[in-house]
Amino acid sequence: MLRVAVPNKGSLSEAASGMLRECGYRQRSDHRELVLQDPDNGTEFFFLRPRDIAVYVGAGQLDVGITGRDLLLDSGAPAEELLALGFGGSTFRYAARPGTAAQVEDFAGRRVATSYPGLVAKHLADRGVSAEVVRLDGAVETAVQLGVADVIADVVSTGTTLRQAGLEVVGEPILHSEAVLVRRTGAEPSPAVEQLRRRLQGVMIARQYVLMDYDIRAELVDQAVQLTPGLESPTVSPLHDRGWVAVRAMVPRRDTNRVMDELWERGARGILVTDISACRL
Ligand SMILES: Nc1ncnc2c1ncn2[C@@H]1O[C@H](COP(=O)(O)OP(=O)(O)OP(=O)(O)O)[C@@H](O)[C@H]1O
Ligand SMILES: O=P(O)(O)OC[C@H]1O[C@H](OP(=O)(O)OP(=O)(O)O)[C@H](O)[C@@H]1O
Ligand SMILES: [Mg+2]
Repeated sequence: MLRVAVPNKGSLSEAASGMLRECGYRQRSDHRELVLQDPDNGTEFFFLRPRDIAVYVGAGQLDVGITGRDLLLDSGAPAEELLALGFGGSTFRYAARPGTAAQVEDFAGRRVATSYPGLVAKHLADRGVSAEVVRLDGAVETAVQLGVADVIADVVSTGTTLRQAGLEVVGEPILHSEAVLVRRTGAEPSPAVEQLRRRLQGVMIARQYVLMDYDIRAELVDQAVQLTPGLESPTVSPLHDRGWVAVRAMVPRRDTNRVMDELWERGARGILVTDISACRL
């Protein structure tokens, strides 16, 4: 039985369960359920705090889990990224009152509040900056106003929380984070884990790409397929009308309308776009 950890609440929870559902797994309907069997897929799901997931996986109690890259690194657990999942994106950054610090080196001798002490202590140590790390559970933006810290290090998504607290970012992001599938460092690859990884990758590709079909005069096809090279090579099929061919290729979803406009200008007609609901490549 494959044992998988899934965030039980917080920013990553719904998107993680939604993605697993798209992969054909059972997911809970009641938020209080903490363990769920999916016998059809030989899988058992454990709904845990996202911060704890790398710890369970690193200790070998669970085979894989979904958590944030920032939480994985902060945990210091012997777990590693198997696949980035394309949701739950954020940056992790330092912030301070305007004019009080311009770069990380300015934090020397100051207090840095964070709920990611492992990540921050390592980042400061790697740069040879000696600062005091103050561990808080959340809402760290308020720590400067209340005099508990001079600087904070936290997840920044829209930046609204920072602005409202009168803080501004300092230096480059410490980290770009997103949801990731993790396993114990160096764990032997197993067929069950590989199958889950392939399913997740299939859903990601199905989300990122559309299928584009169009007809074009045979002598123009070489130019047209430069716009739609597909992942490997587009399918080109003859049409009954011998002067024309039909082309089918995967196109990045965000490029859909630009590619359609450019294809039209190069003489393509009958351009159709279809969602991909699942794939294995
Ligand atoms: N806007 C956001 N706010 C907070 N976390 C976010 C955001 N966007 C993505 N994330 C990611 O979600 C994860 C944090 O999850 P979560 O919010 O559940 O943790 P938490 O703040 O410790 O828990 P909670 O706020 O529920 O007590 C991190 O990997 C973080 O990068
Ligand atoms: O840049 P923004 O879009 O404003 O988002 C970032 C904020 O969201 C998170 O807080 P959360 O709501 O999870 O509360 P917490 O601090 O108690 O974890 C994070 O810790 C920041 O405070
Ligand atoms: Mg939070």
